[in-house]
Amino acid sequence: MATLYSFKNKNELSVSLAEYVKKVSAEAIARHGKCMVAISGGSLPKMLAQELITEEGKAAVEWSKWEVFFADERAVPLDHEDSNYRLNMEELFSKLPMDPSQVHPIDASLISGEDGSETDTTELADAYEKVLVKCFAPGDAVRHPTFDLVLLGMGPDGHCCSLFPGHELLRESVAWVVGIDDSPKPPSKRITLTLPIVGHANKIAFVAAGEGKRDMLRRIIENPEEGLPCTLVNITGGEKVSWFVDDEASQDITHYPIRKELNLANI
Ligand SMILES: O=C(O)[C@H](O)[C@@H](O)[C@H](O)[C@H](O)COP(=O)(O)O
Repeated sequence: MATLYSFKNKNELSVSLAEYVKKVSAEAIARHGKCMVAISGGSLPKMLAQELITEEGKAAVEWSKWEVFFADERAVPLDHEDSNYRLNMEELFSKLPMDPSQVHPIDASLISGEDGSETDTTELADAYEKVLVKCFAPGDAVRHPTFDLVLLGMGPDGHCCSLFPGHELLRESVAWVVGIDDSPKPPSKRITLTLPIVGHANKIAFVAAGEGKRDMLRRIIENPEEGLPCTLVNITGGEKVSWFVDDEASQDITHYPIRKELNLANI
């Protein structure tokens, strides 16, 4: 069962999220010498940056051991305003002691049309899957990449990565990365990790704050029968999943245990 942490405000949420990231990173590096991370876009990079780009945050994590991939990405040029790569670099990774080569973007040469709207998303997804194969499983030795940490936001419709409610891609069980041409949230062309790959990670963290997330968060946590994408990750990932939310977002949750403090021993 996923753990739900709710903090007084966004500031306290960010402080605990940073503690969590530090611990997960240290454990991964102790286990296999690096920390393989998948990250989304939205408000998440800023929430991470608050504590992690400080002098203390820079020193508390072995950033040189991180390899960063995108849980989802829009089919746009890397410098486009919609690019999750651009957002994450600007908000977070360019401010950390990391080499840019540690952050793995989509293959920009496959973006077609000025705004990416002519892109073949299957080709883009396949190319990104090859990047994962190369980084995770030299020689195709493993069936699934196991991310040490997947960091996700929660969309107002209950989507995560670019897995949208009711979409057929939720049933994908073979591919690691898939293309989507009809995303209800613009831009319509994207690529995304699939549900089994997200659920296979060692740790999965969701971040959601503010009143605007209140009703959807309640439905995700308390109405699993709706089968919303975030709920499916909760079910697939089970106890490996932690939710970092603020009290504004969790206010309507009455039938699920809410923890008010991060317990690092339980992670
Ligand atoms: O590319 C995307 O659309 C994002 O990766 C998406 O999955 C995001 O994480 C959620 O929509 C939450 O976004 P907010 O945190 O901004 O609400």
